[in-house]
Amino acid sequence: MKMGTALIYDEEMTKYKLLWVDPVCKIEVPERLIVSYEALVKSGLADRCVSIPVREATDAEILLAHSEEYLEAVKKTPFMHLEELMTFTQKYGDVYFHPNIYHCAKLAVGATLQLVDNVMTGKVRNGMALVRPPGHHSQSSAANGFCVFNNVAIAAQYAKKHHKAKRVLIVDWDVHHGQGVQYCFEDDPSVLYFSWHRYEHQSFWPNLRESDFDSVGSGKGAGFNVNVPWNKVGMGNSDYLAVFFHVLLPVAYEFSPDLVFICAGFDSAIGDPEGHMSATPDIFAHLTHLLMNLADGKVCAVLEGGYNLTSLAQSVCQTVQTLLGDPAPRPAQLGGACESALESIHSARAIHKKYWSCLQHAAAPFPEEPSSKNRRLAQQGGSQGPEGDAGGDAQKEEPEKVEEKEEEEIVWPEPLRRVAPSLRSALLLPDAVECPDGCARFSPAHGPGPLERARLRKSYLKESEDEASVTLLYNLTALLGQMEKNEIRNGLALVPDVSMAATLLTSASLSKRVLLVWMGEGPVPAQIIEDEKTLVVHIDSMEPHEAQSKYYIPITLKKGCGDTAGVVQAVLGLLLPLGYQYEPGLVLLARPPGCQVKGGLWQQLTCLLQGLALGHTLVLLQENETAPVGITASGLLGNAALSLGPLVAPGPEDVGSFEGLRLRLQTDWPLLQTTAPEKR
Ligand SMILES: NCCCNCCCCCS
Ligand SMILES: [Zn+2]
Repeated sequence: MKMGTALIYDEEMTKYKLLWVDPVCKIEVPERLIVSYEALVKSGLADRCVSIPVREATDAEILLAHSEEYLEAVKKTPFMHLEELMTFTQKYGDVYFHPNIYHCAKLAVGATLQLVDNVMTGKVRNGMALVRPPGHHSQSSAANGFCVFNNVAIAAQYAKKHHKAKRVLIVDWDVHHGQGVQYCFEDDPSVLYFSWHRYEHQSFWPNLRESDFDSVGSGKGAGFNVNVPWNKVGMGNSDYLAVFFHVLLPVAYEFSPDLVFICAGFDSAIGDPEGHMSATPDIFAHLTHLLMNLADGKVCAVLEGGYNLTSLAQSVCQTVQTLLGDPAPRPAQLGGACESALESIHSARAIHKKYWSCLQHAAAPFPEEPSSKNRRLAQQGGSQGPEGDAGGDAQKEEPEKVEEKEEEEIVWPEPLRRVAPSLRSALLLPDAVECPDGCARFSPAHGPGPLERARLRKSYLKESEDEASVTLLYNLTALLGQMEKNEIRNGLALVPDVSMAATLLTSASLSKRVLLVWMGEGPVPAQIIEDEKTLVVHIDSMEPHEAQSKYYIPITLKKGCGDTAGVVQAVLGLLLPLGYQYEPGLVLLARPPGCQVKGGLWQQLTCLLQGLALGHTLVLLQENETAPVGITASGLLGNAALSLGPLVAPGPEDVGSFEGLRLRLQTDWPLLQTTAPEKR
């Protein structure tokens, strides 16, 4: 499996800047690239990447997304003097030109294409292009929003044309709507464009009607454009994760791309003068992690915006460190999405329910009047929608600010260092079972003493059990101990009795919270269910034996864990939100005998769960079922799970039971929410 993360950067792209006074453009400075690259060097991350040189894009490549007349016009700018540059700039919005910007814009496109070449030919697994000028606002015949050529749009066309990419996903987490990308792929079903963006009912730049959630693409492209507008500022980590779990990821897994681009703008991070959001830099580690098992891990992150030099540099490092496979940080204490975000999530899911089977039965009916429409009508003095419109926040909103307040200093904690244990994956296997390469067979420093043996035997074994069973239990607790001391990142154990091993580990764990994911036939040992510090999520076909409680959550699938589409939607929409909110110190993934989860999905699950508990995942397999050992080890080693292929619709009755579960649980677990609480 391909490893390696490319980093593409050249300081030539810092050699242009604003040559006159323009309060809108003054934030787009060369230091954006300098501080980002320096942070990568200082943190040692740059050295761990594969350094790939930039190149200039050719005319033909630029023409993949731009008109000839536009390219010809831009070609003239290197020879212009100041007045001519200013006049030329006037033709476009919120952008500036410079004698060297055409050269840098060609390098920004070329850098992105170099990244695509290296990822698509398997020289590296993934990578990041640190470029400026950014690209996602530029259009076929127009520069806009600091952008000259649309780096990612060109690269997506290039990947289709030269690398036979069939389905390309573009995730635009920049705080502005990348309208240039939306326009480019409006009617193209082979490119799924997702963007969230500050919108404030069309009152925020670029103030476009087509940035709202009801722009879904047109013609054959209907459904392949997903907009999530932020109608308030201050969106935080919980809002971002909720959009990933309940909008982007279900659709992305159903789309099953063979290449993923991230329009990695970091003006959506705290402290940014444009975004005014509250999400902290470490959230980009989780957003990146959650995308890394799509497209067999082929992820190309391309820098877009980001104007607070501190949060920009921290966010770039968080992203690259995750691309390199380092353990994810602890997510800052998560709650549910705020009411405004829930409205946006609800609207996006509702408008897309007819295009995506994962939303077919899930998305609640459309709110009576989309709040944005009401607000627009109000602003244009049109008639109000029905009394107390769905917007909810309409009557509460303070009058539009006349101008931005003086920027007060916003501070946030520096992201914690993310230390990768020296040993990544330790396997506890019977001697007869060979250890997959890349892993280490676990053997504790010393064996159990007589007292230890007696205790283990008394607590967990019947008298008859032989010494080998005692040794195995002891080794399990030793492996757990080394994981919880962060000497080992994750592990796998083949055990004679998954229930007994899970019982031992949950009681022996020093973590304040343990997440146990039980994939298949129960019963889950009562001792575990009653254990206050363990959250059990049990996915199975059987009606649960135990009553559901806050810490025992049975998810029923009519066709059982063999139903890949059903399991994927249960994992994305229920298990992951629960896990992120619970914030466990340890994740146990139990595969009881007869588990039906198919190989590729099992690896997806093994990989996705590593976003929790600093990657401390311990997988329990049934001794006589050695088939999953290889793929489990591969996932634990950080190899991207193979793509599942396009997913069919989950069964309506399953989705019905998921929604019922969501409604019952969301008071205790608000990150499960997908709709705003009913208006009183
Ligand atoms: N404060 C509103 C003016 C926005 N000016 C353009 C911003 C372009 C961002 C590119 S990511
Ligand atoms: Zn932006």
